[in-house]
Amino acid sequence: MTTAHPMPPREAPSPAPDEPPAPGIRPLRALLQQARPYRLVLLGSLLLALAASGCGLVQPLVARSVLDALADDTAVTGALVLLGVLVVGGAVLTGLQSWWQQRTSEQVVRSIRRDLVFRLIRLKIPELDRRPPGDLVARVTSDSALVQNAATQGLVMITNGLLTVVGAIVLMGTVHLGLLGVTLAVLLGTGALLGLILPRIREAVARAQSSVGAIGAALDRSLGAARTVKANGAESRETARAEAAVEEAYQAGLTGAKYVALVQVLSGVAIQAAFLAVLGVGGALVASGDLDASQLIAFLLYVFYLASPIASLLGGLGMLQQGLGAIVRIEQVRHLPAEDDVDDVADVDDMADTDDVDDVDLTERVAPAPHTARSTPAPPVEFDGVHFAYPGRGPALRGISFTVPGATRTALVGLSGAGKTTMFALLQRFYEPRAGAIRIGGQDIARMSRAEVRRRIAYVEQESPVMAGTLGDNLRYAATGAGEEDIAEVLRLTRLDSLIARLPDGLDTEVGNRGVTLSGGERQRLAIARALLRRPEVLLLDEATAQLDASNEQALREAVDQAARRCTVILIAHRLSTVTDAEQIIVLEDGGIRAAGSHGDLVGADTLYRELAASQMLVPAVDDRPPGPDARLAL
Ligand SMILES: Nc1ncnc2c1ncn2[C@@H]1O[C@H](COP(=O)(O)OP(=O)(O)OP(=O)(O)O)[C@@H](O)[C@H]1O
Repeated sequence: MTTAHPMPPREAPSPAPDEPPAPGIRPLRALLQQARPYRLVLLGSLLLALAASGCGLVQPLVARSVLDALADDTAVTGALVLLGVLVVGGAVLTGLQSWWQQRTSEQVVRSIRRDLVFRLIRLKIPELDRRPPGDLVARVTSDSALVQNAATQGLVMITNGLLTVVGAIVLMGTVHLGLLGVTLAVLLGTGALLGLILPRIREAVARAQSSVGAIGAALDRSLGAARTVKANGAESRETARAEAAVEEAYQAGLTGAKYVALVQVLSGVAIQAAFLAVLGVGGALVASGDLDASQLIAFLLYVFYLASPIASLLGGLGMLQQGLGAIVRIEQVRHLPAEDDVDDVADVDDMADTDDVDDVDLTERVAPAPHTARSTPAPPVEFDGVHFAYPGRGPALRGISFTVPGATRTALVGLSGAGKTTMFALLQRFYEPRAGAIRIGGQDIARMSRAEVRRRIAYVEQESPVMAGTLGDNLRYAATGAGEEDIAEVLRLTRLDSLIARLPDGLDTEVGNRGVTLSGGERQRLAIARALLRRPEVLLLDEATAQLDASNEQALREAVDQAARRCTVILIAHRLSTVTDAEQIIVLEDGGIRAAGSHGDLVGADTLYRELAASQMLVPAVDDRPPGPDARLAL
């Protein structure tokens, strides 16, 4: 029975769970961290790239020796063979390096996506409450691809380009220092301009990616409520909403593309300008006899040769900027508070640091508990001075205290918005109370892992969500090891057996997206069957029979009565007829307990309860009392 013992608010045991941490994300560091597990592979890729570049780098020298040999009329065969080997060898090494690098980049994106999927599925409910799923999905699918290229190909291109440019500069210095000075002057002038352009690419990419997220969010909203959209003729409005994000992504993409093109133009111009400058100065030197023609040709070949590593360097820097724009959005998700106690395995942070990424098997982390018969008695459930407020809202629960004895039924009734569903959410640790404690079997749930709390509870939500898949998949969702007999029993109890018998594929029938091929009542019965199959210690039913016809509702009541013999049942009901025989009824109003007792007690003792009962024809209307406001009775 209820113990009306309001308690003074107690300090919450942990910091407010809804406060996002101030992450102070450092994009470059975060990006390098993604590449860290693959450093050896990337080094291999770099060495292959350098070897390929080396083959190219010495070609001008060999070409020069061929020219010198021809001029001196000495043998050229050896030099020609070497040139051939360098050309073919360089091409083979380039191919190998490309495959090696692509493979690594696929591994990087796989690792990022696995990590994000792992975290997103475990995000705390308050985080999920305020983030559109479409935007979160875009981070896994689209942002990860940008980081993939930056963390592998981009880094290799930058390092390779840089080393090759330095190597070429050293070799050019050995040919002629004066001409090297001319070349560097031209290149450094262009480099200064590039320093201004590259950060713009990053900004444009960040803007484009956040618009891609907005497209996902807009579509998620429209497709998730497709029937509402169509029924209200809101197709144009929904299209316009998504199109605005599409346009923004286009504009940002265009800006980024302009800057990338400008970088390419500048790198081309830099090489041409360096070539012309060297040709002019070098030609004058050859004319004055201060330089050999072969020296000038070798130097010019180096200048042309520089085009490739410079393009590689700039391409890599462009990719890096794109990756830096996208990694921020990925890091934002990685810094969101996740439930780290819902699996039997180590902390979620292990995931990002995994070196041997190939060996990570996520299915091991998420294996559901096996279906076993429970022998422990049904535990009592106790709310003890519980206070709670949703972020940015006023109090939703104000000092709730009551006890549900084990193996009994307690009903929560009250006007819409009184806080009934919120109590269920706290009981499953979707949110943490601001003060007070909730106990199951005398144990404070704040001191139990979430996995443990949720293992003991089965919850039938207000909307009875059914997941895409087969009827059987949905039924066994939380009780994978359930036997045929158990399944047959819950199907009979929930009267789903006749539906299954009618369907040609029986339990293998696909239910469609969110169970769209089932009726509302069938979905509700399926959700109840799923909950019963778990054999929970505590069964929470939120308006679980609201969509059932009278005959099915009666059957379900009997099923719940039967379940109550072996588990503690708390049910939320607007239709009081479904709870009149509950051992205890709690009447909630504005987040507080207004009255508690049996149906008989409350009809006599509580005016609100009596009004509710009278409005549902459970008791005669009381004429000598002014009727309550209509809105209060609109349940
Ligand atoms: N995720 C949320 N974020 C912010 N406020 C919320 C959230 N969920 C519910 N609320 C608010 O908290 C209050 C209690 O809601 P709750 O769903 O617990 O009421 P309820 O008694 O179950 O109502 P109903 O009978 O209509 O289902 C309401 O004012 C509601 O608007």
